[in-house]
Amino acid sequence: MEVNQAAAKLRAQLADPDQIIVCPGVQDGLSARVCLHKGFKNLYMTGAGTSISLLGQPDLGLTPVTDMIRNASMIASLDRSVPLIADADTGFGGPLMVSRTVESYILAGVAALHLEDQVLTKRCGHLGGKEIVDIETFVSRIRAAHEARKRLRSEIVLIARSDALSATLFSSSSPEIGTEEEETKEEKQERGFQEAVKRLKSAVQAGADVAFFEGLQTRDQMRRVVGEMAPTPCLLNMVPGGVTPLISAREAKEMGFKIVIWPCFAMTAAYLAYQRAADELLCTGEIKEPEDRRGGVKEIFEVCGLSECVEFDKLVGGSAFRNGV
Ligand SMILES: C[C@](O)(C(=O)O)[C@H](CC(=O)O)C(=O)O
Repeated sequence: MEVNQAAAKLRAQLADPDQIIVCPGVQDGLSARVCLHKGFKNLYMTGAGTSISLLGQPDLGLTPVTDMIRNASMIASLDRSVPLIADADTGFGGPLMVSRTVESYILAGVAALHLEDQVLTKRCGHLGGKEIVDIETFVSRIRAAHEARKRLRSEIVLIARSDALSATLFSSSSPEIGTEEEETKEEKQERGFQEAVKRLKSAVQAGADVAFFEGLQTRDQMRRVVGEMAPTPCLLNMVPGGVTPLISAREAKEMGFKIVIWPCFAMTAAYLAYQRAADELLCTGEIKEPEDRRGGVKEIFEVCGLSECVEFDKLVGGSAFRNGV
């Protein structure tokens, strides 16, 4: 498959009324390889996981755009027939920078990316105290992305994300402070919900294909956002320990979502496995081979393409592996 056909494939998946696109979050080569090996039909490159695995830092907007591009490019290259949806945070700057970011993601073979309305010093959507840019700035990010896509004649899917609901909940005041009575929590929720929907609708008018309402807090809000945004397809973000109730892909599909991402899927699995293995080595001074002998180095290399590498070398007349591996 050619580098840029993954976007067309994702568009066909989006157009299929029977399908919900389920994306495990991956942050590095191994997590992507395992998911590909298991047969997932789509992958999601998590910005949080990229920050954690490349920098050892939390999701606070610390990853330089070049690291994000390099990671997305590597993951997209592992199997070009599996469309990759990638986190592009805020786009990493003003409209010119957003356009360069989008061009780079396109050239990397990414099938879809999401751009959000947080300020540049962004943070994980499920942390408190977020701040957002004004709606004009957000829409100009989306417009810049759309222009970049047109310029490269690319079909890359643009996903607009709004963090307005939780940003509103954490903001200290209503816009009419002094003139109105203190808002109740429910009124704030409703104002934040409406603001996010307004932003997502404006983003769709500016060229976005999919709506990503970040930080949904109830099942009722989930259903509402799908209804409000129709016919624009909606993405659901499932973050264990976050603010959104966790539901299955089947329930998400019944609610009308078209994409569901599990960004922390690989990062949590890796974290817990590292913890267990670290405890074992620290406490006993050794790592016992499991009885079924799974997880050996050759098995891991195999999942990461060992045989394909050997075959390729042979096919083109190389001799590096003439004595086997
Ligand atoms: C989707 C997300 O942007 C990501 O980086 O994967 C994060 C997930 C997370 O930090 O747990 C987000 O929801 O902001």
